[in-house]
Amino acid sequence: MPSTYSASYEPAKEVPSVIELPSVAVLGAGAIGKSLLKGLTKPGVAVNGSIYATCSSASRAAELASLSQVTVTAVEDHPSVNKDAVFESDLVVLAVNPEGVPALIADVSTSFRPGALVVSVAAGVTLARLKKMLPDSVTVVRALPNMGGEVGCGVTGVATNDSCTQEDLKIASDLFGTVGTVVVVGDDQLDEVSSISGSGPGYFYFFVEQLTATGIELGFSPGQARVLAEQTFLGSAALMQSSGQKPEELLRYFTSPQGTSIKAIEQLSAADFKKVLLKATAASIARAREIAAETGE
Ligand SMILES: NC(=O)C1=CN([C@@H]2O[C@H](COP(=O)(O)OP(=O)(O)OC[C@H]3O[C@@H](n4cnc5c(N)ncnc54)[C@H](O)[C@@H]3O)[C@@H](O)[C@H]2O)C=CC1
Ligand SMILES: O=C(O)[C@@H]1CCC=N1
Repeated sequence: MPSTYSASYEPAKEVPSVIELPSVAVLGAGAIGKSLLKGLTKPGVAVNGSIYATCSSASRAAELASLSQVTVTAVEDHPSVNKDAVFESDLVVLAVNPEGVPALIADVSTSFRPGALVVSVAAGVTLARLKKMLPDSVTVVRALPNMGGEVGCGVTGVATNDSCTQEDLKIASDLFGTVGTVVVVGDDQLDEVSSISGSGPGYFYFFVEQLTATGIELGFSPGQARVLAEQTFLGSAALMQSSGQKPEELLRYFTSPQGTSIKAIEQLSAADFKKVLLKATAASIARAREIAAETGE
């Protein structure tokens, strides 16, 4: 990756008023695809041309029909819709599940506009593999977003390869900048990004669920335990954001040496919580490597 690329990219600060993007096709409007469509149709985002979205079923297309400015079509209704959308677009987002990527690219490969930018969000499908499957006339970027994008608070790792220009990186960064913050990483780091921020929302919900279950064991009703746990996590995240302080600073500030919290934190530390997280992320990374093998790395 050229050394001139910044380590992180924050379009919200660098582009004060309008993020401009070219005509776009989101192939596979599931959870991630829909969050990107919400970003693309926000005020302050100008797409110079059409926004196409495709999905498998007519029922999913009906669910997305209320997205203004977006033409959503199901493969079930129009089998050629992926090809048609690609033909009309300068930016193509591959947002189907990893195992569907090879067949999708095979289906649309003759329809790309020369110079089109293809962005894949598929976990585990490597840039090298994508490049091999795609025609030489297009450029490919790989990204690993997360579900925070649904509420405009996502974080996405973006990686390019040698054939990408600064302009390609800017377009990809602006695309994910519509739904949150972007971190530019090496193309060998995306499985690790996936294990931290891609899967991170799952870890968070797991912690909330576990603290709720603990509250129930301590004698609270399920409703009470849920409010106590959920509101605690929401309040703590909001405080970290509004104060701008680091988690370790907040931890020190709110954990008095003679108090109760420190006793609980000592137990978490003694259980080697970091080791647990290392094992969890290692398992996520291993699965991404398996997906790479399954999709023909
Ligand atoms: N969900 C997450 O938190 C993250 C997901 N990803 C990646 O994003 C991709 C999508 O994930 P999700 O949105 O969670 O999955 P999803 O299952 O919600 O969405 C995939 C969508 O693609 C549609 N689809 C399948 N084949 C199609 C075809 N040939 N043409 C058009 N549409 C087709 C499906 O009907 C479905 O609606 C995956 O590759 C995943 O690895 C990456 C980072 C985070
Ligand atoms: O669970 C998954 O496979 C996707 C990719 C990263 C987060 N969610």
